[in-house]
Amino acid sequence: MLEEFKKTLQESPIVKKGEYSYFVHPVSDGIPEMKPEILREIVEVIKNNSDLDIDKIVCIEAMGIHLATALSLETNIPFVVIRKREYGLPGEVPVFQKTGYSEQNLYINQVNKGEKILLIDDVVSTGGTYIAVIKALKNMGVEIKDAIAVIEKGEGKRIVEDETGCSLTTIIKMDVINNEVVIESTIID
Ligand SMILES: O=P(O)(O)OC[C@H]1O[C@H](OP(=O)(O)OP(=O)(O)O)[C@H](O)[C@@H]1O
Ligand code: HPA
Repeated sequence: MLEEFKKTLQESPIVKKGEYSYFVHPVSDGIPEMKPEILREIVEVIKNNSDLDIDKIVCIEAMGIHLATALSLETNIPFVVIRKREYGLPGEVPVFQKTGYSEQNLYINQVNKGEKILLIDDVVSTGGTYIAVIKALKNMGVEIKDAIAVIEKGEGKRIVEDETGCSLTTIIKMDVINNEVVIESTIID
């Protein structure tokens, strides 16, 4: 299991965003094309490793959306998107997101106090995004039953867990070393 996912990850092109070595993969970029069997495997692994007694799946624009969609179709659980666009709806919560190569605001809508959620995104790297989002959701009184980042790049998982006290599940741990993707472990090793 996960063989095709690992193989495609190892073949990822690396591009520079300033000093940051950015891998390009179907899960994180929709480029190259996503093979449906990889998406199916990811959903299967998430189903087997999460508490699905939840009110909704919450994902982060943009590259959490295909993952939340696939999981929602498989589980019949609705999903909501933390957007990069401000709506000004009542109760909207802005969150400042800083990654290794960008910074901007995200906006949380339609996630309510007391709700049980599964949080999903494609990648955790510096941890900046998840730290900001998890802290905001906790402040809102939301119960994060599971937080999942499909790809863990470098030490992102540990950084998020240390900073938020929230455990983070990742499916593949990798890093970019000498301009190549190196797979370090998977959830099923
Ligand atoms: O752990 P971090 O260093 O914060 O990196 C992880 C974040 O970086 C990417 O988001 P990006 O803002 O590039 O958005 P995208 O999903 O639109 O590609 C990715 O989708 C994560 O949200
Ligand atoms: N590639 C794709 N998505 C990402 C990366 C990366 O290197 N870092 C954070 N999100």
